[in-house]
Amino acid sequence: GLKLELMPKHVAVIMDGHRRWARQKGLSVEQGHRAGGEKMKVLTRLCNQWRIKVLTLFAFSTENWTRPKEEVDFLMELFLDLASSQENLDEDNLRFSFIGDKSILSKSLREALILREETTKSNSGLHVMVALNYSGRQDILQATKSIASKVNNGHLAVKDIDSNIFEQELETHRAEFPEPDLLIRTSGEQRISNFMLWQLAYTELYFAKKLFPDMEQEDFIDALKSFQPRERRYGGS
Ligand SMILES: CC(C)CCOP(=O)(O)OP(=O)(O)O
Ligand SMILES: [Mg+2]
Repeated sequence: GLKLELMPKHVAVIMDGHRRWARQKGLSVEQGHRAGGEKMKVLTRLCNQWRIKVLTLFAFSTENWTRPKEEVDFLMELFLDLASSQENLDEDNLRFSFIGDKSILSKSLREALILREETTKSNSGLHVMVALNYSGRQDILQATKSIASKVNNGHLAVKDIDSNIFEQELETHRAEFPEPDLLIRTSGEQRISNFMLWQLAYTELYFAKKLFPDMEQEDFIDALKSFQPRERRYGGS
């Protein structure tokens, strides 16, 4: 069984396979994404119960904008519903953060995300970081620009730039454990897809064949059972 002392501190999930799931069931793409959203709540509750500290969910990447307009509009509506719903928030004492470029999102969605961050920032339960319009490369680039401007205006000396300084500039810096211990990707795809590139340097990878909307508690337990016995060598011995 699972050992509580071997639980990962930070789990990241690439929730993939919503359209294939819908197609297999003869449902609309929108119903596939809605099913994904419901499964996201199940996963969040499980991680909270397992005392996992941070759960980062890849909900929308910068590359997803190339999808049909009606699908993107639907996803944005879905995110707005999820970010503004009062459903079972307090009992789980969840904290929410949103990483990614909010500037091109609608005003109403951007405000809902900021409000949800503000109203939950002191919650001590699971910290759910939702990656929305996120790009691992953009994250590294914006951190680089921020550091360069600090050097430019004399607030930082080049010789003092180290991993710690750099990590403080990444969008994940607010998380108590910014580096994922375990990354789960569903639907059988085995790629990172421009997710958190700096942060995933030593993350254990787990690929599940099931489509995200089909993932059940035992499938997440399988991922944790695969993770727990692994030796984390961090390139060392
Ligand atoms: C927006 C994204 C997280 C949804 C993931 O599922 P998907 O739309 O990529 O579905 P498919 O991989 O089945 O095409
Ligand atoms: Mg996909």
